[in-house]
Amino acid sequence: MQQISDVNGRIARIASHLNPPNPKLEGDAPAPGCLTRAHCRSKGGAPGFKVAILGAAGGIGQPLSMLMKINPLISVLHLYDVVNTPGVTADISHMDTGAVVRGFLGASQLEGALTGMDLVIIPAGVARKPGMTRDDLFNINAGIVKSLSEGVARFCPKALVNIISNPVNSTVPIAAEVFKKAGTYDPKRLLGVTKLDVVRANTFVAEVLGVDPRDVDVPVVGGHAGITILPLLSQVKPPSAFTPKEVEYLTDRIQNGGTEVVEAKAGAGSATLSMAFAAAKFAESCLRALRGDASIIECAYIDSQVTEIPYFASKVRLGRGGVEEVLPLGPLNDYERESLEKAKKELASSIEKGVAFVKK
Ligand SMILES: NC(=O)c1ccc[n+]([C@@H]2O[C@H](COP(=O)([O-])OP(=O)(O)OC[C@H]3O[C@@H](n4cnc5c(N)ncnc54)[C@H](O)[C@@H]3O)[C@@H](O)[C@H]2O)c1
Ligand SMILES: O=C(O)C[C@H](O)C(=O)O
Repeated sequence: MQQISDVNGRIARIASHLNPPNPKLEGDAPAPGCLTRAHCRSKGGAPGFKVAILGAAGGIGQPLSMLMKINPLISVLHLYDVVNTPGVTADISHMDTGAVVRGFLGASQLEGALTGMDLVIIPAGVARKPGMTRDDLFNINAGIVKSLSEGVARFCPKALVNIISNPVNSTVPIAAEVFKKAGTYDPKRLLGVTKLDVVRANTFVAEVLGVDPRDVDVPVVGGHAGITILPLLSQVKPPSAFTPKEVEYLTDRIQNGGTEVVEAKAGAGSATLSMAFAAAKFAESCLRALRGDASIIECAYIDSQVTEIPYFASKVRLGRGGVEEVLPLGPLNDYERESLEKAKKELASSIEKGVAFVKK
C-alpha cells in the first residue's frame, strides 16, 4: 500500500508541472508541493530571460515559439493564444532545451502569461489574403493589439514589446496610445518589427550581387507597408553600385515581398516561416541588448524624431533600456529622397488612424 501511495505522490508531483495538466497522470491525488528542477527554473532559479508570445498558436506563433525554445538566453517561455495553446505547448515543451514552457489560453489567463515577462512578442491577429492590403486588416487587428497592450500595461509594464501584428504602421501607435493612457509609456521599449524587410532585402540584394546573403546588410527605413518600405540601396554593405534597372527591380521586390508570399500561398495566409525567422533574430538582438551586449544595431519602427513623422523605422542601437540611440538616416540619393517624401505621407495617415482608434 505504502509503495502505491509513493508512486501516486510522484505522479501527482510530475502532473503539477504540466501545463495544461495531463489528466492521465493527475489521478485523484492532491498535488503536493512542487519539487522538480523545472519548477525551480521557472521560479527564476536559472539565469535567463522570460519571454511571452501572444498569438503563439498561429502561423507565425508556432515556428517562432519553436525558435524561442531553442534560444539559450531564454529560461521561461509563455505561449498565449485564444485557441490551441494546450497542444502547441505540449508539443514544444518536449524539446530538450533549457527554457521552461507554459501555455495560457484565453483572456482569463492573460495575467499569468504576462506577469514577470522581460520581452513580449505580439504576432496575434488576422493575416492578408490575395487582393488585400495590410490596412484592410486594421478593423480586426486594431482591437486585438489594443486589448493585448492593455494587458501588457497592467501586468508587465516594464517589458520590452515587439509588435508584429499588421498593419504595423498603425498597430505600434495603437500600443503607444494604450501605454500613454495607462501612464506606462516608455518609447524606448516599444518596437515595431520590420526585420523581415531587412531579411528580404539582404536576400534579394545578395542574389543580384551573386554573394552570400549573410555578408549583406541593407538598411530598410520608413514603415512596413508598400511604398513606406524604403530600402536604402545607396548604403548597402559591402558598398555596391546598382544600375537604375537594378534599383527599380530591387525596390519593387523588397516593397512587395509580402504580397509575393500572399499570392503564392493563394488564400492560405501570408509569410509565417520567414517572419518567424526574422522575429527570432530580432528578439535575440533585444535579449542580447537587455543582457548588456554592446553595439546591437537593428532596424525597427519606433517613436522617432529622425523625421517629422512621429513613428518611423530606421537603424537603432539597442541596450539594457531598449532603444538607446536612433541612428541618423545617413546620406540619401535623389531617388531615395523622393521616395522618402512619398513614404512619409502614407505613414502620417496610418499613424493618425491608429492614434484616433485609441482616442475615440
Ligand atoms: N511585421 C511583419 O513583418 C509581419 C510579417 C508577417 C505577418 N505579419 C502579421 O502578423 C499577424 C499574424 O500572422 P499569422 O500568419 O501568424 O496569422 P494566423 O492567423 O496564422 O495566426 C494569428 C494567431 O493570433 C491569434 N489571435 C487572434 N486574436 C487573438 C487575441 N486576442 N489574443 C491572442 N491571440 C490571438 C489567433 O488565434 C491565431 O492563432 C498578421 O496580422 C500578419 O499580417 C506581420
Ligand atoms: O504581407 C503581409 O501581409 C505580411 C507581412 O507584413 C509581410 O511583409 O510578409
